[in-house]
Amino acid sequence: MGTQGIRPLVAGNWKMNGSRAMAASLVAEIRTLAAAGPASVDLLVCPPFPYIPEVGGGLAGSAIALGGQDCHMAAAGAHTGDVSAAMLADLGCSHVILGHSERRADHGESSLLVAAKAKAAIDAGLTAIVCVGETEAERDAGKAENIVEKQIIESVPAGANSSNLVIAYEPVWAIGTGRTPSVADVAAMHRHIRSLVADRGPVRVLYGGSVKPANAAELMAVAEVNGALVGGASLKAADFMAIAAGAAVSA
Ligand SMILES: O=C[C@H](O)COP(=O)(O)O
Repeated sequence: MGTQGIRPLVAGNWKMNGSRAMAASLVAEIRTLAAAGPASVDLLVCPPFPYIPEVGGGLAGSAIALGGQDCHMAAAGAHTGDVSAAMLADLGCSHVILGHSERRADHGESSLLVAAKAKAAIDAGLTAIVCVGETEAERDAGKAENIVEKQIIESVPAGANSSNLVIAYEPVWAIGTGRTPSVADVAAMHRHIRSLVADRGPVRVLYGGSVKPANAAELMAVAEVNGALVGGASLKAADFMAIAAGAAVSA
């Protein structure tokens, strides 16, 4: 069973996908399905920056939360192309994904930068979803827990706690590949992460990496898994809500 007392969160990371029209129809569909969906699971959608207002409008009056996929560490200033945490909050976002492995790889983001971004997010009133996870080579070398431990220690800022922090464990080799770790490996890593953030209160620890309707119930039932960060499957409303239903089973 999932961790007692922690309400699951199922978050959709749309990454750099879609169009304005697609975002509008996807959010409308999610909203319709969510009305008949599980009440025991919190839902979050994280569209690309330009579509946040469109999606926010579509979510108005619903319990589904809105989030960004990144923010800058500074509150404002001369940072061409960047977006501040306060701007996300201004658009109605409550969450922001930080330190996703695609940003760590594509933009060379270090854990120390992620911590600075997380601090900025928390200062702006957002919940920071800090992503961690090992590469395949690191797992094969038996270093997965050490790598994730270092990422957590360096990426989680002082002042973060269960009211403003979510951890997402996403093995890099499981993202978009259709491969997932064994249930035993997910359980071991989540137990380790839980021990690392124990002094921050009952922090949600999500699993991400090829979560689909077919494997959601099994993954969400693992001890210490408090929901999912979903990429590809979050672009189909029916799949996203089927994953939420899987998380509800273990809630
Ligand atoms: O943020 C989401 C993850 O990167 C997982 O992506 P995926 O579900 O497409 O494997």
